[in-house]
Amino acid sequence: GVNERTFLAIKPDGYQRRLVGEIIKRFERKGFRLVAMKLIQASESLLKEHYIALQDRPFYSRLVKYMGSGPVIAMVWQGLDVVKTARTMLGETNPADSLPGTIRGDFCVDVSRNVIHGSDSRESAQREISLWFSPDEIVCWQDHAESWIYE
Ligand SMILES: Nc1ncnc2c1ncn2[C@@H]1O[C@H](COP(=O)(O)OP(=O)(O)OP(=O)(O)O)[C@@H](O)[C@H]1O
Repeated sequence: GVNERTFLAIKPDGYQRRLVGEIIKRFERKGFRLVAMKLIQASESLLKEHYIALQDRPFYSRLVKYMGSGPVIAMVWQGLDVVKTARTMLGETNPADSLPGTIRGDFCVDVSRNVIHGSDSRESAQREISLWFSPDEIVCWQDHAESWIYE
């Protein structure tokens, strides 16, 4: 429904490359709403937990190190089918497979420097939101544009 939520994180490369405004702009213009956001240098323990499903992959420790190497913008976005639509807007995991018009298709070339993370399912979104945010950090606000975005 329209209250679906996803977790997005602009990775340290996206932050260093000044892509924060560009990325937020895309989700705002789409019509999704931002309900939580923070600038955070993530701890190793948080990142290991975040990427627990990849712990047996050869790139796992490099991934955790890269994600902790600088500030990350952690966000929760809300809207109709936001989990799936955000993944479409991100592009494929490997930027080489991402179409122009997607974030990864437009702004990066290397799978291990792919600018942004997005939850891959509603279940992952719930897990990741509660991992990165406490409930009081999620802001419930009245959306005055809602009747112009949804019938
Ligand atoms: N072969 C690889 N080499 C280096 N890093 C990789 C590789 N495959 C994936 N990664 C990194 O691990 C992250 C998580 O991989 P996963 O397979 O879960 O892709 P994803 O769900 O598209 O990415 P994310 O979880 O960041 O949105 C990727 O975004 C990328 O940064």
